[in-house]
Amino acid sequence: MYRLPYYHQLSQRIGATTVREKYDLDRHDERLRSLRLLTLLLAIFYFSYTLVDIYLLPDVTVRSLLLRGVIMLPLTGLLFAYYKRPVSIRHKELAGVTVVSLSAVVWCAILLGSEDERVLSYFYAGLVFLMVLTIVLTPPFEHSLYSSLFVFTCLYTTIWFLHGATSIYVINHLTLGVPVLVLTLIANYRFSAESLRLYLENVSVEQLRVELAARNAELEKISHIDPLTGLTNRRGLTRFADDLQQLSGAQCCIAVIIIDVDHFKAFNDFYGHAEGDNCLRAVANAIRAACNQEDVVCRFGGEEFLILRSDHSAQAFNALTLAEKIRMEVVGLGIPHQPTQEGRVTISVGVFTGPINPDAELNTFIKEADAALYEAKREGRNRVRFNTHYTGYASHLSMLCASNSDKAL
Ligand SMILES: Nc1nc2c(ncn2[C@@H]2O[C@H](COP(=O)(O)OP(=O)(O)OP(=O)(O)O)[C@@H](O)[C@H]2O)c(=O)[nH]1
Repeated sequence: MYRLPYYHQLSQRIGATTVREKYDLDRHDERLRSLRLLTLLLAIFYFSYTLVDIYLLPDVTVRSLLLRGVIMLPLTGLLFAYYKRPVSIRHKELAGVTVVSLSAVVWCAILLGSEDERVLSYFYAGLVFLMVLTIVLTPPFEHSLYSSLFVFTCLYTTIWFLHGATSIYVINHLTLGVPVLVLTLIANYRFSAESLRLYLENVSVEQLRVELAARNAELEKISHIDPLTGLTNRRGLTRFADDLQQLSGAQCCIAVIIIDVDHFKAFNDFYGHAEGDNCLRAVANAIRAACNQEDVVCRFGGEEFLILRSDHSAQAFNALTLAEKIRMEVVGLGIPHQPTQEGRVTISVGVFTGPINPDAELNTFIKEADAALYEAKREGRNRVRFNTHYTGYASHLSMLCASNSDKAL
């Protein structure tokens, strides 16, 4: 069966709901606002036309006052009350067109009571009801169609009973009435279809925007993650570097721990690149497992990892304990490394701790940790070396490092 494009679109689905339901729901408030305003305006017009009735057709004064006052006034009050109910906007619009249609019936009943010859020219005003039901209230097309056909029938039934009406008068009236009916219905259809088209365009733009935002977030996440180990990459680390200054004051100190796999070139040469990748993954997992949730664990370079701590647990002693724990865990992995004296994979670790101040710069801290790492390598690898701005700790920490590296294997 052929369906007008407007209805075809309305019956399509967006997710779990039809376009019609979503359209009614999303545009409820906006449509209700204009419906209320227009109803108020139309009520003012309708009731002030009592004066026109009295002026043009004095013989219907009582009838007009009675019918408008007793029937239409309470109906209008009820209509405004209905607008407040939690029902679909489509029902409220239907209530609106129903009351307007009834007001047309009441108007016809008033004019039927007149024997004044001016009633014939006044009856042309009945076409205003058709305009209201189509292009003024602009309800959904189906409401507009049925209500204006009803009012049209009502007008042209009444017309035969008007005082002094002839067939020529009726034909004259129709020459205006029919085009008004057809053209205003066309205008209503175009308006309804265009409003729906604009709405659907907005919905798809909004959907695209949400999709794009999700993809951007995904890309942003991916661009900060090292694909081999799943750790934060160097780019991700810069984000934390940017936040570092904001931490000054709130958090007392920072620890930077740099970890480097010993003789990794030899490992690669001996076992192959794929085994080298597996080794890096295993070391990365051991590092991540030893750290807190709050620690930033980053793959800093090829076989280099970096841990950033920026809270109370970043104090020198804690940082050094963590570094030592990681070194032991990696040794404990027991990954064979034949070309080396130790026969298994080991790491060297450089630790730096210092206070965070407003001029803090991550690169400076990294350089300090790197210097400690260089010391660890120089002194024979598989050990932890530290660098701190807390001079009071220095001797105690030196002893700790020294004793731990003795227990290395
Ligand atoms: N398998 C694998 N190897 C990598 C990756 N990234 C870097 N490498 C290798 O890591 C090795 C690093 O070698 P070097 O910088 O000479 O360091 P090293 O051999 O560990 O020596 P020391 O650090 O002095 O103990 C190079 O052979 C790189 O090719 C990677 O993603 N996978």
